[in-house]
Amino acid sequence: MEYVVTAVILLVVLIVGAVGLVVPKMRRRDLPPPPTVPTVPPVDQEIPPLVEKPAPPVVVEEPVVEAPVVEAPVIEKPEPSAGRLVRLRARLARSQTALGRGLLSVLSRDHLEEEDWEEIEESLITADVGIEATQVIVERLRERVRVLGSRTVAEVREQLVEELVAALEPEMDRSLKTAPHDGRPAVVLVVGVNGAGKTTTCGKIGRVLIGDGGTVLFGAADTFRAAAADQIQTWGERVGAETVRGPEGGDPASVAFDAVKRGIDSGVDTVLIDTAGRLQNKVGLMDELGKVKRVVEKHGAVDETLLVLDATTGQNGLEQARVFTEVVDVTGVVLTKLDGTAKGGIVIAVQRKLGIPVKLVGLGEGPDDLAPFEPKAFVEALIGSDA
Ligand SMILES: Nc1nc2c(ncn2[C@@H]2O[C@H](COP(=O)(O)OP(=O)(O)OP(=O)(O)O)[C@@H](O)[C@H]2O)c(=O)[nH]1
Repeated sequence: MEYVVTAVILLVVLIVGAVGLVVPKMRRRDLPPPPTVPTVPPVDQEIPPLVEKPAPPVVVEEPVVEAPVVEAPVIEKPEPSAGRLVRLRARLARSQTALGRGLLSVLSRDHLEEEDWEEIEESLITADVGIEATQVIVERLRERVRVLGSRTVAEVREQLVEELVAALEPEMDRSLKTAPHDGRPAVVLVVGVNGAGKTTTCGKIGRVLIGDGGTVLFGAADTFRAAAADQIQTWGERVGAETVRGPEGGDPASVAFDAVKRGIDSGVDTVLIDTAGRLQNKVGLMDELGKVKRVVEKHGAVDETLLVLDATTGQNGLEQARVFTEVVDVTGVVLTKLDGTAKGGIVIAVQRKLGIPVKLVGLGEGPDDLAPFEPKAFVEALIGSDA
């Protein structure tokens, strides 16, 4: 029995000892953190490479210097000039209100008394028709009204139109001599006081000629105003026409000569020469324009000399214009800025006083606001149809 008890005790001691040895070991094994389970990156996340690649060398990109885009200039093709006056008739609205409507309302009265005729005269004079022309027009109207007796508005309108057209001398030759001849271009001199719209008109005439199928070269002989040469050159570039210019303050006659020479060599139809009007006195004007003309005529006669007149300057402008007609042989008048005045009657006065036909009229600042002058269409626009 004793042996059994001893054996049991021994067994218990052995078991306790074994447990004592095993448990601490297990505890020690628990201490290190549990091995981490590698997390699977989400599908769209880039898996980092196992072996780190060396960073790619930094490439310094040279700035790309783009070659300048040279755009071909857009060459405009202006509309032909036929019918322009009719298309631009609304521009005469100021004159129409002052002259056309005023006259029609008086003329439509049942019995025209002396003061009515005076009123008619006054309207015409206010519209710059000029005293002489006014007297003729009123006289003729009085006679017709007396003979006709009772009148309708339509009849009166018709008579008024006829008298104004007659005062504009419709038989005058208003064609522009711009066609080439004898193997050389036609030469057109554009003259007038500064500010009248000379350079602008020169550019517009070029467009009219190109619109009608011709070719043009500009001569920038207004060397007094540097901007004038730039201005005319810009007009030329828009329609693909060449401009011959000289140094600022240079000799206008020499520029004009070179322009005609270049025009002959390049075979254009018309050479348009813009001149300067900045001349204090008649002697200076005579010297300069006379020289330009003489020098140009070494190539052949000048075909057309156009005098540019500002319609808004009225009767005063007419006096200045007369000086030009004494200096050069003016063949036609271009009356500008008719859109800005109620004095459209100046056309009649200009022709009467200068004895030179109005060939073109300026009706705005737009490039194609220049129309060949047609007396009937002009008067129709001036009188209007809704009075
Ligand atoms: N409303 C209107 N303005 C016009 C017309 N014609 C020209 N002009 C304007 O008149 C101004 C003077 O025109 P320019 O052509 O520079 O005058 P210029 O006679 O050449 O003047 P200089 O070169 O100084 O001798 C400009 O602002 C034009 O746009 C027209 O028919 N109607």
